[in-house]
Amino acid sequence: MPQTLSNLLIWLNFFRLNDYSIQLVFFLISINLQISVAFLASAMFSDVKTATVVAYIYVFGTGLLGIFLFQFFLEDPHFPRGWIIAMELYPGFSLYRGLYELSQSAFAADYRGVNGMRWRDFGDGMKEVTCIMLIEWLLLLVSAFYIDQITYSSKHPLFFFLQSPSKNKQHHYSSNKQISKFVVEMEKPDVCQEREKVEQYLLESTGNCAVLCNNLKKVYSGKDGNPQKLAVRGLSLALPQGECFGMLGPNGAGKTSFINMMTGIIKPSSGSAFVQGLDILTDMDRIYTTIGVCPQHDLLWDKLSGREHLLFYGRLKNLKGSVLTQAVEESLRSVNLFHGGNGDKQVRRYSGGMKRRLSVAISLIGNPKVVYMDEPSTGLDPASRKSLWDVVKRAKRKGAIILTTHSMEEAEVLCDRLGIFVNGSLQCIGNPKELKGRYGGSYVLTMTTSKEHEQEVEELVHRISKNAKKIYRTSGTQKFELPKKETKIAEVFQAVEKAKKMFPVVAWGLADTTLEDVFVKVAQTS
Ligand SMILES: Nc1ncnc2c1ncn2[C@@H]1O[C@H](COP(=O)(O)OP(=O)(O)OP(=O)(O)O)[C@@H](O)[C@H]1O
Repeated sequence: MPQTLSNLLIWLNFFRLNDYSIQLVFFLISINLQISVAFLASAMFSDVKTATVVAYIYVFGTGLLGIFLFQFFLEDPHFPRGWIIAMELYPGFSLYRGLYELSQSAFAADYRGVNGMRWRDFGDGMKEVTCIMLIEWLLLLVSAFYIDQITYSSKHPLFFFLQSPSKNKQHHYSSNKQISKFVVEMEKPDVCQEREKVEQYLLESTGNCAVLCNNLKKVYSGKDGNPQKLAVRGLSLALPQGECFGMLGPNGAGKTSFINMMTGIIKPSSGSAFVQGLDILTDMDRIYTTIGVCPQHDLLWDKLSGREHLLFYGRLKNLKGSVLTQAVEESLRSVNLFHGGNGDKQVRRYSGGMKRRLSVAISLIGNPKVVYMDEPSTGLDPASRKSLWDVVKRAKRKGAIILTTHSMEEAEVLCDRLGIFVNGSLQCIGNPKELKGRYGGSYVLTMTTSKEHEQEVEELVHRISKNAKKIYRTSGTQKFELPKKETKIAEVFQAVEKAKKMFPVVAWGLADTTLEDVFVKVAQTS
């Protein structure tokens, strides 16, 4: 006698005596009905834990009600048939009814030593319940699709009667003009200029921007007594094709909220945005075919290998056959996951850095026109970071990139333009050189001497530049900001040489403003 669990199940009379094809049809319809129910129910949940709890209650509750209630009604000849049919409209009870009929047949067959249910004696109860499940499966599938379209894709409730606006809407931004003539808060000239550029694109309707955001806002409603949170306060941004835009900002500035709005994960509270001329509010389905996303936290399946992930996402991007295979190989090579069989290892065996590199490769497969990368190099060692930068540089030639990062070095190496985002709004925008010129009009002189010579160093610095400002001092080490307008580098060198003759100088250095200085300044003054 076979002892494995599957064999024991197979040898159950229920499975053994009833016709296999009847069981196949019944379970196939039933499983598909349950999947349709799950699709439909998913529209009602936003939290996985709640959905899991409700699903358990549904399964166990139905089982208990089936045994202790529904079965009594089935076996009671006086119970109205109409009520039984009404109860079978509930998918849990229709499954129970089918199982009940099959088990009754198997039980009787075993008792009499004959075959169980066959197509020729497919009883009324079984016919009734199979028809109900079949019709319900199709109806629920259509309903789930409809609800998904009007809730997640924000389509009009009568979208199937209306002509699809998306075909006409490409590059016609004026149909959705929410041009902000009144900007309540005082904005910096560069941010204002960007807003005007966006408004111009919207008016002209001829914009050829990869990404265009007009006064985009996100307000999270307050929960559990917390006040509502204005995460993005009216962002206007025009990103041309082929540009890499870096979004810098302290933690909680609203960078991820912006990316989540642009990728359809959350809905904007107001404002509009277009990706390749397609509206994020109405054309997200089409936008998905042209964008790539590397989210802040890796969304990978532990059981799949890197190659399988890339094959999956490549297919979603409509790649097929040899083109797909080649794209996957190239992707694996580009992020250093090809050699040593790493591409074929399950993702659960990957290190954090390997997962990150795979997420970047996924975002770039299929040559998307716009790529969003939320802190792509987090957790990478310096060598991997450098090779990732090469990948991003190559990707820049094929499409626009929006990248958030906390690494100023990364921003400087990769980005054509940068925006510093603080407390939900853009504080400055421009290329790294411009920003350093605008916000860092000073040199930083650092000098280390013994403590008793600090005063002399200070006097020396003020002789080079009257308006020099001490920004840091600790046990002999002092840091001064010297306005560039009144500082000659040659004079600094001469002064240091003079100082060295008067007292011992342990170390000194003169540096130009770094992007980090700009970031700190903008973040502090906003
Ligand atoms: N679902 C949410 N509900 C309420 N508030 C939220 C929600 N998500 C984000 N926030 C708040 O919105 C603000 C912006 O968050 P966001 O994650 O966009 O910032 P970030 O710039 O990406 O930060 P980091 O650099 O740390 O990733 C934060 O104050 C955050 O607490």
